[in-house]
Amino acid sequence: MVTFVTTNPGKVAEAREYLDESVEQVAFDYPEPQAENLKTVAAYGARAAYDHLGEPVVVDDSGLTIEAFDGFPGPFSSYVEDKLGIERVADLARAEESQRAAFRGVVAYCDGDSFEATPEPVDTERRGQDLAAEERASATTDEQVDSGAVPVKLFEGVVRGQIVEPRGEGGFGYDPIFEYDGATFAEMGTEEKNAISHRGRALAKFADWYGQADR
Ligand SMILES: O=P(O)(O)OP(=O)(O)OP(=O)(O)OC[C@H]1O[C@@H](n2cnc3c(O)ncnc32)[C@H](O)[C@@H]1O
Repeated sequence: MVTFVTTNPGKVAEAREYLDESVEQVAFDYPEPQAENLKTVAAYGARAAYDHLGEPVVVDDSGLTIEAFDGFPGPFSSYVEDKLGIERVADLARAEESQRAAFRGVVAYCDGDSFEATPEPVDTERRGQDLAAEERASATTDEQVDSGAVPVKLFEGVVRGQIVEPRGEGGFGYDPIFEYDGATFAEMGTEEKNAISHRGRALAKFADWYGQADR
């Protein structure tokens, strides 16, 4: 059983579809530091959730980065979705020369133990070369961050696409305005989205490690 700490039921639905294990949602709104780096936010979130619940936890911190806006809204995606709404984000992006964007997600696991560091190759899928340098800068996709006294294990996923006018009824958040290979994420089923999405990729790495770690 995996305890997924999130207020977002969309994230849980995707984790359930993906992981064989049963996934229980705990809707604890853990404090998120104001940081530009998703890994930092996820690591501190996992640590805070673990401290609060006293049991092994998984959290997911994710966001949409729009190339023409130098990666904005990124870690502020939730706030921007709330205040501006996805239609206005799409309008702003569509006024730019490039509509290239990426979803990035970090799944973080904390159970109070230390972990062996097992570096993995960078996710090599590229759908927009300009973001490649930024990705190289955060080269490892599986690492541990020392968030306070307890290390947190991190799994990262990225998917590149473009911003379009809203289409589709499925998914959540920015899904209707994020297009990958001709379809928006909101036009895909959960399984189809998981096969390519940032979260699916991060969860795949987590599931591999978690299965082997036999925790
Ligand atoms: O922090 P928790 O409680 O998990 O829930 P949250 O929805 O606030 O999650 P984040 O802080 O990670 O913010 C992520 C933002 O990015 C959006 N987002 C993340 N993954 C997405 C996905 O797969 N499809 C569409 N939007 C996504 C989501 O709607 C939020 O606006």
